[in-house]
Amino acid sequence: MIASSSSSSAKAPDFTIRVPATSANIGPGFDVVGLSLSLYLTLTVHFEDPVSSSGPSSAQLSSGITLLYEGEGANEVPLDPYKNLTTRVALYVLRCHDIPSFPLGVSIRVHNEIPFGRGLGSSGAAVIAGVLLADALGALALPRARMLDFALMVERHPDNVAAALVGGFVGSYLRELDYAATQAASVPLAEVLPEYPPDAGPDWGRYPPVPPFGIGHWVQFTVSPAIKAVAIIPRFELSTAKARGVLPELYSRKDLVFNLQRLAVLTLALSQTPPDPELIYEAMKDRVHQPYRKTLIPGLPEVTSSITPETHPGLLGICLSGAGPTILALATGGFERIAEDARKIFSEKNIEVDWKLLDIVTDGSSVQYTV
Ligand SMILES: Nc1ncnc2c1ncn2[C@@H]1O[C@H](COP(=O)(O)OP(=O)(O)OP(=O)(O)O)[C@@H](O)[C@H]1O
Ligand SMILES: N[C@@H](CCO)C(=O)O
Repeated sequence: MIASSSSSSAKAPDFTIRVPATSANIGPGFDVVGLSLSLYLTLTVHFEDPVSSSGPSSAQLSSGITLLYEGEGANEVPLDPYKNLTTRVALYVLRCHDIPSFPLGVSIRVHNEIPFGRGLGSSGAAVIAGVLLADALGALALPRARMLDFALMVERHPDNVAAALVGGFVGSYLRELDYAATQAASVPLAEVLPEYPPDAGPDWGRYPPVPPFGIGHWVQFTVSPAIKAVAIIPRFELSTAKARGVLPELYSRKDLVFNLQRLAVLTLALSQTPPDPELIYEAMKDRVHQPYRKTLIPGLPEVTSSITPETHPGLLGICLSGAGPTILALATGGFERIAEDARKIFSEKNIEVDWKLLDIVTDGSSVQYTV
């Protein structure tokens, strides 16, 4: 594949990157588990004819890439490749492999179905798309574990990115790193993803912070095919940074054990067919993040406590999706009633919601070439 703007005359094949949305935590698994869902971030990457790329537009002159974007976030996402999260991540990964810039004459059409800042893993998907983009543009042939290392230098918690990369119901941990590796993995985000000035000096991009090897590890659990996901999505954004800012540094042993007990049960309970609502409802309760985030999401405790398997047949369990504000209900039926009753509770708090019935997808991210 093309890795620099030089004189290659063969046109590289176009390709499409597809990354699923994810719901992290699933109640007790804060920063540990994620589920991939059937909403997608799709990048269609097209290489201009080599003849036409000899006369690029001014945007191409500075970056080599033209970015077109439609769908969720279109009115707020930066189209400058040096500011856009996906292309910044791609450039970071390329720089770590001694490729200082994008190839010339590349256009990327982005179609995004994942709403921003709602707890459905939009940033994790953008980061994984960036890693896959660099891998393809630079012909890097990175193993998936190495891709995760790069994603973790940006996203820092593994639940969304691991599930977006490999797909399904995924459990992950960060390896305990030695001092040097900890320092390497803890560089400020601004150094990993500087807002590259196109006219930067000769040293620009020469010393990117390369991730240590094997930061993140994952396993894929089985999920019963009977289970669907109802995403109840409030019409406001809540940044993950803000939703992490309200969490305490320390927890009581009682709350820790409460979550560990439930997470252990949940990982197997979701695989059983038919799924057991009584077991799953209890196993999706949490004392580590949801109680603290209720101040940012009016209606959260009411929705999770008043929609139960007894009141709503078909419901299995209900929790905050990621950092919120979306509510995730896992269910085998009764989808509309679950969503509409959640809508009523939110509307009493003056919050409008949209809802979507989603599949749990097992495929993870993909790159497909056009032949
Ligand atoms: N497709 C995208 N392209 C560029 N930037 C994106 C894209 N998707 C998300 N982002 C950036 O990520 C931000 C949202 O990230 P944030 O971590 O706050 O929420 P989230 O990932 O949607 O939710 P959660 O992490 O709780 O699942 C957006 O405001 C935007 O800056
Ligand atoms: N585990 C993360 C997911 C959101 O990125 C959190 O809840 O903050």
